[in-house]
Amino acid sequence: MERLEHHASFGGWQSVYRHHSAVLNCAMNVGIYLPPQASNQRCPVLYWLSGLTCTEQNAITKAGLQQHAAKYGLIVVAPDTSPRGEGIVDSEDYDLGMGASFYLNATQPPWAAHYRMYDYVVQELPTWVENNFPATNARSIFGHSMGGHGALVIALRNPGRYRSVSAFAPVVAPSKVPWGQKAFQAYLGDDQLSWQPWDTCALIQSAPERLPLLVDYGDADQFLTTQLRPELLQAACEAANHPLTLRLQPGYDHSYYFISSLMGEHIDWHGAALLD
Ligand SMILES: N[C@@H](CCC(=O)N[C@@H](CS)C(=O)NCC(=O)O)C(=O)O
Repeated sequence: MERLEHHASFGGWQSVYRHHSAVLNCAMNVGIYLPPQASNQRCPVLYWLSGLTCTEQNAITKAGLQQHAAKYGLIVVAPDTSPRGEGIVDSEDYDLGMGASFYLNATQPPWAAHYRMYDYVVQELPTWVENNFPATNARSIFGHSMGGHGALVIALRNPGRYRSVSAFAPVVAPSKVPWGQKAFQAYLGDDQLSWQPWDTCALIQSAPERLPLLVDYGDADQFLTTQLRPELLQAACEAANHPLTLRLQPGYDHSYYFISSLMGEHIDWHGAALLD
């Protein structure tokens, strides 16, 4: 592995590493925030998943997460959002291919060879983090938009693996909205039954663990009614009696201004679970 960046931040260190991913069959950039506490003890790990068009840079430069992670002594891991680089298939569209992995394991050509972000985030990345940094095996996960979808799906599919989960403006019913339908058709094929294990609202119905969800949306989010559909999450959670804190935050749009404004509250949520 190679360290590409290293910056002092709130008493700790914000770095970017590049390592080889065997699962994705390419090099991956990963943002790693080590809080001040990591200089003399092992710390729990909070995984962040960004949205469409993002790399590891968006969260580490714009989410304002470091000050809050430093307060609780949390390592924050922010990987790139898809396989990337020469030899990786892409599309000309911003919502398919690089920067648009949807955090699933693709089954369809030409995507299946590299687009396996689910296995990368759930298995390979934590193993790499826990072997190379002063991390405990206490983990939580959160994300934004496509990354909020990734965080919710990953937590729901892996009972016991995450202490807490939260999301900013997540896509919660990808099978029913244009971003998700386009990506799932390409990555998973036409059979919509194969989409269900990647759809938060579908997973909620039979979740083996009722891990509480914290979910924020801005009421001025330009994607709210077309792509995000929070009312579908609310209905799915009500039907399954799944614990949900769903908030519509007045004035906020879909941007990192929204994320950074609520970041402290989300890290309070994860800090409480991880330091329990
Ligand atoms: N480019 C797309 C939207 C892409 C977008 O809003 N991406 C969000 C995540 S879904 C993001 O975080 N963009 C990067 C940023 O704001 O730093 C469009 O204009 O329709």
